[in-house]
Amino acid sequence: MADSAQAQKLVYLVTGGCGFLGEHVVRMLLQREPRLGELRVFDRHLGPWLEELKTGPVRVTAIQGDVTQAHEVAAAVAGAHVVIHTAGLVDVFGRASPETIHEVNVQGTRNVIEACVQTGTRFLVYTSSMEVVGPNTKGHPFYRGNEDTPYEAVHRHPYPCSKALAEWLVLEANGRKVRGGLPLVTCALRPTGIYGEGHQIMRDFYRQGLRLGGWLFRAIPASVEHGRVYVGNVAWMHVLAARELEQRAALMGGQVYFCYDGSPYKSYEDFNMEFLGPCGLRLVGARPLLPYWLLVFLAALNALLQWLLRPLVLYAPLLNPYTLAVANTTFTVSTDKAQRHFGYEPLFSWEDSRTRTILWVQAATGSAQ
Ligand SMILES: NC(=O)c1ccc[n+]([C@@H]2O[C@H](COP(=O)([O-])OP(=O)(O)OC[C@H]3O[C@@H](n4cnc5c(N)ncnc54)[C@H](O)[C@@H]3O)[C@@H](O)[C@H]2O)c1
Ligand SMILES: CC(C)CCC[C@@H](C)[C@H]1CC[C@H]2[C@@H]3[C@H](O)C=C4C[C@@H](O)CC[C@]4(C)[C@H]3CC[C@]12C
Repeated sequence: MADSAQAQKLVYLVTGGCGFLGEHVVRMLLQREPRLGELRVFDRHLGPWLEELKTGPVRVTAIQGDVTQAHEVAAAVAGAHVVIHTAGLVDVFGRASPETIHEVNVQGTRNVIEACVQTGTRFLVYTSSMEVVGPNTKGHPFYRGNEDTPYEAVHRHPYPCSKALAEWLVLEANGRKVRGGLPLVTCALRPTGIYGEGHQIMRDFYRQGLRLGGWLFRAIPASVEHGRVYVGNVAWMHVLAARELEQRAALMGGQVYFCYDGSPYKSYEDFNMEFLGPCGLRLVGARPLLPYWLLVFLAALNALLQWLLRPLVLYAPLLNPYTLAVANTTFTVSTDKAQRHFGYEPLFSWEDSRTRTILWVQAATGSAQ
């Protein structure tokens, strides 16, 4: 990747490449990374859409594997120049056990780092999360903060705990000597709530609204800002960060970057209505229809039911004490660190992001009705 070898073709590996974000990263690399020679897509569940990519000019290698299996990860990483590690178990609903979340998110990340060190891969971009910072369990607002804004990060839920630990492992590994003696260069990207084509929770809200005759009922005050970022821009930020890591190793190595774009600051529900409104849904109430104490009670009841029913059936509703706290605590970012460090500018405007997402909701739900 030195100047003299500008034309060198590179091997990229994307873990979790068949997930919501991973698919966008894979497609973005194919569209926007001119030095891409081979693209390895590693995931526990491979998507059928990968087949169509195999007919293009870049070699696309689909690898079914599990990040918790060190030997599978090492085999996939061997010979790769760059790893984008986006695989993770995203679970804030209590579907998976805390042990499984830790195993995938923390041990899986450890396996990726060790594979880079052992096989000589030098560049690693990790998909972290805003939840590494917050919202914290005390409900402190993080209002349009940046990477240096002081905030009391307190993690109790297994998912943010696992993301925080994994991010720390990645940053700490920056500078470790990889096979061949050169230093590993790492950075972590922290998306806020990602939306866009493929966002399952958005689709779930749409279906729920349809079941309720086209109405959704406000639960969270409109004044609570929740950070959101378009999936295409998150993918683009990954591609740029991976591309620039070598040339800007001293600046970017060991750094964290929030993922941001021009998406407006709104509450979680008002933001969703930007897409669900044009699809025919209406959000009822200028204020929450239920008092907050009742939501807290219902969330606690859901948690209790989940615990009681666990031996019999998996009960994992959207509302639980943790999701209520996240939705009900202002957490938004305002930063230009990625722009200053590696020239990131959003590829998609807010209007584009909105239109693409609306079209996806319409198409995805149209076929599912
Ligand atoms: N969705 C969001 O709003 C959001 C926000 C911030 C950060 N993130 C992070 O972005 C990453 C991708 O999230 P997503 O929303 O696309 O989730 P996703 O569930 O759609 O994608 C995760 C992918 O990882 C794969 N995977 C899970 N366990 C694996 C294992 N053991 N081995 C190999 N592959 C495995 C899954 O099969 C899936 O394809 C995650 O690391 C997540 O923590 C997501
Ligand atoms: C209280 C109810 C009415 C609404 C419940 C909404 C709830 C399911 C939503 C609200 C906020 C969402 C999280 C947020 O966008 C950011 C992330 C970070 C990411 O790393 C994983 C996904 C997650 C936790 C979103 C999950 C769904 C949440 C909690």
